[in-house]
Amino acid sequence: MKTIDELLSEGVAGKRVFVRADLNVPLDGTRITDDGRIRAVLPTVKALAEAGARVVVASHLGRPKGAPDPAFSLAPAAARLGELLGTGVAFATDTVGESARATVAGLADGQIAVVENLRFNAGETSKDDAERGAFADQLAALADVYVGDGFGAVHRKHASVFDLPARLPHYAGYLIATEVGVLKKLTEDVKRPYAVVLGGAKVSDKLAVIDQLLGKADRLLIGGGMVFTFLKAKGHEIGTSLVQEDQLPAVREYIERAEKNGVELVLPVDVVVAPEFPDLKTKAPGRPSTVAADAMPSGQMGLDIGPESRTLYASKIADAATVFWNGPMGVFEHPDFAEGTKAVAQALLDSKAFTVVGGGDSAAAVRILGFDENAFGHISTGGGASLEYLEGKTLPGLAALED
Ligand SMILES: Nc1ncnc2c1ncn2[C@@H]1O[C@H](COP(=O)(O)OP(=O)(O)O)[C@@H](O)[C@H]1O
Ligand SMILES: O=C(OP(=O)(O)O)[C@H](O)COP(=O)(O)O
Repeated sequence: MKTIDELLSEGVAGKRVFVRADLNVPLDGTRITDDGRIRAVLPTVKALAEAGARVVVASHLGRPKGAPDPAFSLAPAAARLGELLGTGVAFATDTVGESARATVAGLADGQIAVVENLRFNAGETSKDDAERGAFADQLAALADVYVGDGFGAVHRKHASVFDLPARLPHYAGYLIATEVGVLKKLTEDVKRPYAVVLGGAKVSDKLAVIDQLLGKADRLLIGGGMVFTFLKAKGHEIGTSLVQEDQLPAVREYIERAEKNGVELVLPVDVVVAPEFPDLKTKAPGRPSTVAADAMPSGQMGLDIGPESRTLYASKIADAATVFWNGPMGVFEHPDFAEGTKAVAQALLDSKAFTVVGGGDSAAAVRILGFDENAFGHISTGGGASLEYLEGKTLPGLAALED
């Protein structure tokens, strides 16, 4: 894999460099609640601009449905990038259309533009190679060189991640190089006991990862929205909680295999429930109550792990030598459901383990809840990406950067 340093030594002055970043930041309306992913790409963008490149930054944000949707505009992220760089950043109101072409054509050496959300175009995420390829051709027309630095999206076989680098000379940016460096060590020489803590809301993606983790981790602690598919698989009531019905048979098999392989599969013993999903905007009282995990009332939704579970999880983290954590333990954005996530973050800090926290929301949670991000071993910008890397999978966005 060629790195950006090689590109810089070859010279980039006057070249249009396409930087595929992951600026998928959490938003409250148009307010960015955590800008960690924007800060993470600054070294790459700065180095290119200082070397005289005409920098075109592109990213997805959220999961719009292949067409423009103002709620998912990258404009706030572009503005924040400009603030952090202390320079003007141009913004194109489309991704490959007239606005993008004119904005890129207007760049002088050393200037930076951000184009609108890649996922406003159906070709970006299409499963059809030709459709993705056609969109990649349009992206390629905007640039001379490709720099991959959106680590959080390297597990996606998307046009800007996988197809575009095949069309341009390609290099890995500083963020990808750093992320891969740390995670590689975890796959090659992991100190045991190795505990993996899994939570969050992208349940279908993450349940699939457990298949491989059962052969790698010594302990698997389950929290967040994942919990309820496990509880249901064990025959318990889960009320209106998140559930992945189609994966119930797979989860039953995981439970059996964990026992057979001697992997400790830790599930909550109590959960915090509420009548409905909380209002994250007003933060109106969430009406939480704590119930035993095997006695959830039918009309209620599970939104956090309970106090006994927090103590249990902390004890399983305390004597681990390596801990990888992806996915908040509950709906941490609301104070009534943040305690489980806080407890796990604190347990990581209290343990002597090498700790890696991965994922846009997990990293944001750590910072928003007031923890010192430098106190963790590594904070990865990618959740699904780091999990799939640790699984040993070939990630499309990394494979595409190979020579
Ligand atoms: N029990 C739950 N029910 C619904 N959503 C949940 C639950 N627990 C956590 N979440 C949500 O999961 C989201 C983060 O999930 P995810 O995107 O998978 O994490 P990451 O970005 O760290 O990989 C948060 O917005 C949080 O509110
Ligand atoms: O937020 C992301 O992943 P993560 O939640 O696994 O950290 C990335 O930006 C990828 O987004 P996606 O899961 O919508 O493809």
